[in-house]
Amino acid sequence: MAAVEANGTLQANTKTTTEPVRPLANFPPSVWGDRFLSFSLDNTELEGYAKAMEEPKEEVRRLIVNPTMDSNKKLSLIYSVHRLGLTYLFLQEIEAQLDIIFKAFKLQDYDEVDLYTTSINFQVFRHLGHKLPCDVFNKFKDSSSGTFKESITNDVKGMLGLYESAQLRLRGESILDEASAFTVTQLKSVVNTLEGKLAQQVLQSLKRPFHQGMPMVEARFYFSNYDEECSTHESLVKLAKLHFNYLQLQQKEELRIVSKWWKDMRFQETTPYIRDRVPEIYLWILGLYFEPRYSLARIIATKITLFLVVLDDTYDAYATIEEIRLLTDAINRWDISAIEQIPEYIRPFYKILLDEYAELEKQLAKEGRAKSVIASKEAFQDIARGYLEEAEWTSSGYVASFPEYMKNGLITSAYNVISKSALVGMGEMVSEDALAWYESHPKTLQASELISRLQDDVMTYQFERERGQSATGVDSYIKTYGVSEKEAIFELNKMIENAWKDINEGCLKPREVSMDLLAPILNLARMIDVVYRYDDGFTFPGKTMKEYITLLFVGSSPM
Ligand SMILES: CC(C)=CCC/C(C)=C/CC/C(C)=C/COP(=O)(O)OP(=O)(O)O
Ligand SMILES: [Mg+2]
Ligand SMILES: [Mg+2]
Ligand SMILES: [Mg+2]
Repeated sequence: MAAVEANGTLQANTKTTTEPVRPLANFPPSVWGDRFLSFSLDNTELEGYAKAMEEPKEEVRRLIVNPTMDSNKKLSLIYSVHRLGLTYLFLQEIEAQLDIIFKAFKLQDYDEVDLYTTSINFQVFRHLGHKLPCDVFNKFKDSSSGTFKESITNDVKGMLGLYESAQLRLRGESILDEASAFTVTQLKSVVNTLEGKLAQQVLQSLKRPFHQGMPMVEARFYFSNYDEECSTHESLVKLAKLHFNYLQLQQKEELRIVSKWWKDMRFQETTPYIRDRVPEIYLWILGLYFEPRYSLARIIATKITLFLVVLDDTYDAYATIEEIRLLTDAINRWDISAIEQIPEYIRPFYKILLDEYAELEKQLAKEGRAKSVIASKEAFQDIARGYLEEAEWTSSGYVASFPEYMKNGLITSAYNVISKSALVGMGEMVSEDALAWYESHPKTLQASELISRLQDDVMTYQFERERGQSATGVDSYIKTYGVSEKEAIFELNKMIENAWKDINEGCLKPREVSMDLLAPILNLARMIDVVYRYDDGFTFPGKTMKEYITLLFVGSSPM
């Protein structure tokens, strides 16, 4: 009597049942081991930093509201506050000051203002939601040739400011499209002649502009590379140091908690074929929001995103198509009795998944906000269906048309489920309206999904193609439009650039929801740049992610 395997294929009733062929990836192991488990939080030290912050915080607040300070100097102070990640401590004061200065804006006021100051003002207004017109840069173009004036190329600080300003551009702001290309070329041509901090500043911005960076890390870079600007105000330097030390302790404790949870869940034993990337996923979620009040939210979102890694690697790098069909059906049923129908190796994952969500739903129900957990769970079921669709395409050798691929690809970008999971622990600001806005699949979220999907594809399609994984956006684009691989990648990168403009637009006032609810979406797009600008930085996390994890969690010396 032949034994019917869980995956439905008939096996001869022999002593050794033959294992099905699996698309194993042999992912590189974790570079971190258990090092983050040994941290122990000293609450007295944490409270000590919080207490010590009070005085310099009041001093910086006084500076921000100081009515006698010249508006350009005030904008420059607010710029440093913002780049140091301190805006959230002074949001009301900063917004009040910017409203006053922005209301008084007249284009001719900028006639005599230099490029550097103009770019600082432009960045502050755009980052904080005011659409300062890009016309403020017109005077730096040569009216006859229509190109940027040669004379500004010697002003490296000005060029750097124009480069950072260009990252905030919207669709239709062609002067900033030109400025982006112009400043990259110019800055690359001079960077090796620069010295000291200006060289550091240009090198870092060319590696990754501030706007596409990870706020927590960008704040550390700004503190090191712009110490001259920061030390204009002693209290700002003092506050920034204490703030970093406070956050570092809190984040190392969070990383310990999620690392211990992961180890206790024994995923590395039950599903050894997956990427073991706990610090990397925690860094990813930290990128969404680093404010102390989101500590619980980070722990919840990290756990759910780790579930996604198990799911994605199971579908892409281990399960047979029959097993994937059974697991997807079980996830859709979301009932522990379905555990009988899925293969042995994935049953622990399934039980932990259901238990974790049940616990979350119970906890949030106490605050009357279980709906955010349901939204996350439904998005999780949605992505399992999306991953199944890809697996069916792979197993039948079908290459979807690009529109068909993208319809499914926005789902498999995982940014819908991650952004909704990020809401779960954010507290009462996640109102019914806020959740309804997320459920309406807004343009800003779609743009972040597109960036995730397409930038990942552009950077991972070769490695995935080698393993016979489903056709990616690159393959679909080539097939649908009959172009070369190079042209397809060029077009996909243009779509990514336009998606960034949609995100920039979505963050300008009047906003559909508060910036607190937009920030996770903006920062998810930023984390794609951090992980995938140069390579597949998640599967092979030895460069940027390793550098950032070391900077934030390994360097133990307080500032
Ligand atoms: C798609 C994407 C960048 C998602 C980012 C959000 C996120 C951390 C999802 C969890 C699963 C994962 C790490 C996918 C990226 O790797 P992959 O290249 O194996 O993803 P793929 O199988 O969807 O191509
Ligand atoms: Mg994958
Ligand atoms: Mg996948
Ligand atoms: Mg991929």
